[in-house]
Amino acid sequence: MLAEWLDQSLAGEPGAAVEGDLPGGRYRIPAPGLLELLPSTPVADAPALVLSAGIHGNETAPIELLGELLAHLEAGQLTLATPVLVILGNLAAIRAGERFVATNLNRLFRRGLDATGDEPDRARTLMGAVDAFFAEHGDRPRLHYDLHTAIRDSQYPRFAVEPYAETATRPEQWQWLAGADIQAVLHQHTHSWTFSHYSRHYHGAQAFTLELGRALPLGENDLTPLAPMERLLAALLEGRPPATRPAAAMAFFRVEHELKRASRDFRLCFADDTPNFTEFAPNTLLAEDAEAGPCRVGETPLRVVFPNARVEIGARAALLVTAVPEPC
Ligand SMILES: O=C(O)CCC(=O)N[C@@H](CCC(=O)O)C(=O)O
Ligand SMILES: [Zn+2]
Repeated sequence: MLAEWLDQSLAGEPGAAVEGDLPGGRYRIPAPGLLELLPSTPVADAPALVLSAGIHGNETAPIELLGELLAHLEAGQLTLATPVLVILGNLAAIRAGERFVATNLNRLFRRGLDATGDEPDRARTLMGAVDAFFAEHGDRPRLHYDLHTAIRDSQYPRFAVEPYAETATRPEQWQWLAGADIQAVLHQHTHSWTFSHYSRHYHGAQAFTLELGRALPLGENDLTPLAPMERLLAALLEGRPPATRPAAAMAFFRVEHELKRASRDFRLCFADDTPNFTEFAPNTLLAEDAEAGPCRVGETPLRVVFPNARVEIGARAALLVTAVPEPC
């Protein structure tokens, strides 16, 4: 049934049953692309876990990864021990194989709350689902991994984006992520409208956007490099302590500046296929914009993450980041 939920969600077919049994618990399908898993014998203090994928429709490796975990649960190879909310984000965009249909869903979490359209509607549905899930399991710690893949290559193919928060991330998270072979962490410098920020800021969850390699079409992903991440998620589903490594196994970065596209006449001054985290020397011209003027590196070298000149006007065209010694 769980594998069918995934297939039916992707195919846009309504599932037959909205709730039922699974080995070790029950499942519920509150809305298309949402799946709640409830254990019959929950482990005390295991985090209530939100796992989301497909917030961008062309980022498919995490969808396949969740499919494997659901198949293992269904086959009884994993025993559910904590409540889990599995989310397929932008269903229409996943079906189209596009990042989004009309606008970027991952900029709509508590932004434009009155906006109309499929993506604003979906953001409201997802926020409602997370609100209800965390409220229902309010006695547990809260954890949300929002699983993505990046448009281009990266000097660190697997990295976490830590949304801005006034409170520090729990140290065990760094150890779990390092244990799952996450290679770098990027601390956001300010509040944002992303799904992981929503869970962190409004629900006090430990929450991250996890970039798990490059975006490829469904069926073309090599999940081998994600085996340690799959083991982390499996441990969490089973309420077991995950494998750990020292946080220092990862490189840490901080966003210094968000480069925004201000006008139609905007260009990035480096090759389109420049890998994430590429460093540029002081005074390098990074972008030209008819409205905002040129953007140059200052006195300290800067690395570029998520460069994209084709974003909507007013949206982020790149993050400019520097290395920091340790979690901050
Ligand atoms: O590869 C890219 O350029 C974009 C990858 C991506 O979708 N990244 C997320 C990061 C979200 C965050 O800042 O937490 C996004 O842009 O939504
Ligand atoms: Zn993404």
